[in-house]
Amino acid sequence: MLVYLTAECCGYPISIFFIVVNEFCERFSYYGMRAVLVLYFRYFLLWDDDLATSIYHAFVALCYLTPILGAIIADSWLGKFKTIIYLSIVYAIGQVTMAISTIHDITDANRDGTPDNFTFHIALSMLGLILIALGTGGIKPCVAAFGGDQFQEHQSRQLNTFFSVFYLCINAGSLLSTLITPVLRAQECGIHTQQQCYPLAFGVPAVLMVISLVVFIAGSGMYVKTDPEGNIMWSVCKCIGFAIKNRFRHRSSSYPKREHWMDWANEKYDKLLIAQIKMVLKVLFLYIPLPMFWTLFDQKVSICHFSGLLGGLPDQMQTVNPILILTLVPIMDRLIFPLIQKCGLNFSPLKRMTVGMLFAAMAFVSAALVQIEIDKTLPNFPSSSESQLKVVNTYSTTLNVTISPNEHLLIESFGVQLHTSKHTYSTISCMFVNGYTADLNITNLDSIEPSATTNYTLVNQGKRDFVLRHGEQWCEFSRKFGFGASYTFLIPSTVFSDDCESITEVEDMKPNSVHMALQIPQYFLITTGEVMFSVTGLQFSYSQAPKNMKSVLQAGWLCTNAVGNIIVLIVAELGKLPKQWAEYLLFASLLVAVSIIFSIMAYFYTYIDPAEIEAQVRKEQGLEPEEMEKETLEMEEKDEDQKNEQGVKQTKI
Ligand SMILES: C[C@H](N)C(=O)N1CCC[C@H]1C(=O)O
Repeated sequence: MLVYLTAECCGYPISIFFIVVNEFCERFSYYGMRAVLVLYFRYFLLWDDDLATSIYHAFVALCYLTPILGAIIADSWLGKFKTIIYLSIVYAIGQVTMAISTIHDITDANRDGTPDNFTFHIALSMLGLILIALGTGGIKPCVAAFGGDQFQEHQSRQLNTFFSVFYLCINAGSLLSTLITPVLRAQECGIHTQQQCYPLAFGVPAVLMVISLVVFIAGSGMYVKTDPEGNIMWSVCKCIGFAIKNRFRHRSSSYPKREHWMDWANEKYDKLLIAQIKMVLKVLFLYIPLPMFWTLFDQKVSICHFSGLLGGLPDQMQTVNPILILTLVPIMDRLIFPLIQKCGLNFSPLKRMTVGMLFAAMAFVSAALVQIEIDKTLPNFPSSSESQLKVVNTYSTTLNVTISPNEHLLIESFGVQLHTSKHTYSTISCMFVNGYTADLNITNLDSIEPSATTNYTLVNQGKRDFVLRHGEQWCEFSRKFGFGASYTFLIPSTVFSDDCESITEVEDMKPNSVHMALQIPQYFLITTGEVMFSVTGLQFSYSQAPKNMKSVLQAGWLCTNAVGNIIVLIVAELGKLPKQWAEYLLFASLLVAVSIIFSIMAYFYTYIDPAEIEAQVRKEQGLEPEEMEKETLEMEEKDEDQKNEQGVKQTKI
């Protein structure tokens, strides 16, 4: 048996330091890139909102599916250490490819500031994203499990703390990168023309990934490295296949029943392997309902209301979640959980996860209540059988307009009338209406011809100044904008003679009067849910996995996240309910239903100590650990030989 003597600091193996720093840099790289990804799709590749969001979610789903591949490579072939190194290299190459794909000058032959060959940029960025997904997903189950492997048996308390610290590092990386990369993107850079600096916003995460790799390699001498025990995943598949086949062959009631269907592999496979497969399958079965949590988590409740109210860059709004994680993880670990324990309550991991799901459901109920309040402040939008018509009178006196046989609108000079009708009219909407007799230039807008209108232009909340120009003439005016409001400005022909005084402001949509504080509970609830669910899930997946399948079970845990993202994609395709609050309530109800199912499954789950079970099986077989490993390999070889000699083998009971 191998005994490692590891250097310790305050009861923790020193090697852990390299692993958590590596995780911090890797998550900085991943979340930093993700923070600007949709913006890159929308404003660089000029994709529409639907396509950009779909590709984004597909990418996230892929990032959480590839852990299966990483886990198989690690547990069956290379071991965790080498897998992390090789896949980190793939990851770094992906980040660099992605950064290169955002350099507009590469294909901007006519130097107009926009790329001329979009196919090139799309192909390169997709290649980059696939490599990133392969890298980030591939190393993720290995890094967490490799971290856990550094602890000795007597360090079980430290092991639990490690997973919390690991989660803190994930979120510290996420927080910093989501603050920094949007600022980098907002800079201007370029060789021929100055554009939004996507190469910097994607380049810095690429550098962080290289640093992450260097830090990991730097700790090389201190790690506990366990080599894979042969091709374990292949053995697992063969063992499961044999158990199913054997059960089917002996389906007659004359054969005695066995305790577990995997026991039908007893004739041919090692008892230890069967025991290990049982442990893994039991946990994977428990994970079936869990994707629903991630479906809600990834919907990011009412992020848009928040972004406007806080006045930050929209892509920086993703920082609210990691900030709360950094606050809540220590509070939960040091205060809430010990307090619950002191009260004599058994708040076991699976109970925590169930409560975590209920918190997420409450977040959505809270979002629904806020949405109902917001809806009260919104104008009545036309239903599917209605349309809205806006008529602007730029004539000097009141006008009487007849729209359909019997409907009349009276519109004052320079007034606007919004009219909802049961018939189909085209909607006319505008931000500025030019009633001046010649072209006008308005700050940040293209020039408007006489009697023409601009499209609605997004402006930041607060006081904004506008300058109107025509040749040598100009005047200035300012207005205060409330979040969520929309306005139309009517510019009369006298605009320059009265120094912009006569510009009329029409409020098409009232500013959002729902107080920002109402949005806080939903963020708080969903993040509390995440701490109980996700941090516990990470620890649980490690503690319940047999020694040789730690990465596999981590990958199974991460897959719940992938499936959650796939459900988000499907829901987006299926369409939305007419009322946003109803959709939030539907999701909340689904999660409550799922948590009830999960709590029933959890009730029947018995917590195990894999090391103890493994030792017990070995004892039953009267084998020392090394002999055991030798026997497993011998059985593998025997199995292969038999297959070659006989083809199908007849089993005896
Ligand atoms: C940023 C999140 N708070 C978070 O830490 N995660 C979301 C998915 C799992 C986890 C991560 O590993 O990134």
